[in-house]
Amino acid sequence: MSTNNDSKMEEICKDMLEHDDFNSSGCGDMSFELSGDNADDLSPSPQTSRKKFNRDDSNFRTPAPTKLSFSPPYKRVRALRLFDSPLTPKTIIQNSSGPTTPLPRNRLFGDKPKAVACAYAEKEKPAANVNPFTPDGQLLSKKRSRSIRSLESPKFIVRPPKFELNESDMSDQEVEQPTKRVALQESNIPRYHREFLELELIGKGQFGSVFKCVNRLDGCTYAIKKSTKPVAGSAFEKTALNEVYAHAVLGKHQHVVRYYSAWAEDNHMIIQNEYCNGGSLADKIAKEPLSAAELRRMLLHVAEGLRYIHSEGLVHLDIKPANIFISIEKKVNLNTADDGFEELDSSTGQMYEEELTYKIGDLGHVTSLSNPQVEEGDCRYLPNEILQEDYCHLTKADVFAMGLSALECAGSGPLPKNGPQWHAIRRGHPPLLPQILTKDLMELIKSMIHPDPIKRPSTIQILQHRALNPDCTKSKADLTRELNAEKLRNEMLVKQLKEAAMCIKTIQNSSRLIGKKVNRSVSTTTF
Ligand SMILES: Nc1ncnc2c1ncn2[C@@H]1O[C@H](COP(=O)(O)OP(=O)(O)OP(=O)(O)O)[C@@H](O)[C@H]1O
Ligand SMILES: [Mg+2]
Repeated sequence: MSTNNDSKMEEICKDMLEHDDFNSSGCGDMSFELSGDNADDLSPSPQTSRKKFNRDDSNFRTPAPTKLSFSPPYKRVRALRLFDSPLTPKTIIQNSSGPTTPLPRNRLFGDKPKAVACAYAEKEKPAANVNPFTPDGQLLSKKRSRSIRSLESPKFIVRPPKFELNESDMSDQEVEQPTKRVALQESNIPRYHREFLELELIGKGQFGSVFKCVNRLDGCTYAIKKSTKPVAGSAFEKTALNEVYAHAVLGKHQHVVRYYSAWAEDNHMIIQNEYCNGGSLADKIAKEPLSAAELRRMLLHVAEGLRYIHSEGLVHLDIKPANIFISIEKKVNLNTADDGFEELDSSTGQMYEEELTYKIGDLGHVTSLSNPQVEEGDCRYLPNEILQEDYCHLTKADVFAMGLSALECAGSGPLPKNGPQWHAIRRGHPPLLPQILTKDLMELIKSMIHPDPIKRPSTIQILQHRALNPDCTKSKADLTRELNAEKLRNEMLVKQLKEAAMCIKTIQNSSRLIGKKVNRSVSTTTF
């Protein structure tokens, strides 16, 4: 069966090579990396995951044999992306009929057609990666994995031994990172000690160590994450780059840790991020659980951050208190009513309030919804469906992890990594809490860890939930109290404004009196 199909494939490929359109397509035609006008004709296949395709087989549309012989074949070949993969019709035939001479490859230019690579080299323009999380990158990754899958589909029987892929021609990296153009090893830059003054180690994770550093030039503090192991050229290179790609795309939201730059140094990956001065949520709850009010704030902020990530077509897949960071800002409190939350700043003598902002960090597991490459996050926060490799509702996996994080923040204690308790939680039985949360809040959190992902709320539904909108549930007395406080604050500001105006007037009058004795021209401006 395989031999039959192999010879069929040879025939098709020979037919393609002999065809005028194909042979005469110049190098210009070969630079089609991002153009995919014809790709959809052939193999629109379901979303992929690196582990398993958990999709209905009926969704797999492989080309019908009759379609294989339509003319001209160039269009079809282009749709297969055979030009930019090592499996061109030519190499397939060469591989099948004897020893081959591998095409010269240049890592910096990745898998660009040779002519295009030469054009780049002539202009001395180094190649750049295509971020797989940008719209263009998502399209490219999706189409590349489609064409690779279509090559692997039984219709084409591109299988060993006859069409065996040469390891150097078709590495895992190329299959999984079609957007990668620059090898980390070739972009090592010694920046860390030149540009930053290392202050202290602020955290350590599986991937790397995070240092608090001051930039020598701008004087600002940053969190710099260095991979523990050298990643360039290793299996971890993809993970390291993934985090950089995700940060670069998601780095502009108030509830996602901001990204500044990334580089490779000593073959280690280094990422310069916003420094969150309140540390991680895990460190905070290790001291004491969050109050109900603080829990609400945390849920609002993290749901905002997740809503943004999901709206960009991405999922985090490693939400947990250790990956949520806190930024603390001191805000001067003009409200005179002492509710016990303010503190006195001894240097300024002013009352201030601390405002906490929760931010989602550690984007190492981020993947796109359109072409998911799922690397499971921490098993304590993992929903059952991900363990079963069902990736149909990935955004709800983030919601589940957020629900369990909320329970941990409310004082549930450490969550189980496995065993009967692990399963009980995934059957919808949350762990016991030392504090009583309002019915609404508990209902919301329970819905977030519902065993059925479809029944879990979306981030928008979470944000609109009455438990997180205390304004809707405030009593008339609460609202009157708040109104009076605002009135008082307003009166104080009006008084301060009047005093300032008086002060300016007095200064102007006294300078006019002094100026009378001096014989010089005076220009005045009226506002
Ligand atoms: N931007 C930041 N501001 C403040 N602290 C940070 C920041 N980034 C990381 N940290 C600290 O460093 C720890 C490890 O960081 P991070 O989670 O990014 O590393 P990791 O190696 O990817 O972790 P993991 O084991 O989850 O894969 C965090 O839990 C936190 O305490
Ligand atoms: Mg982490």
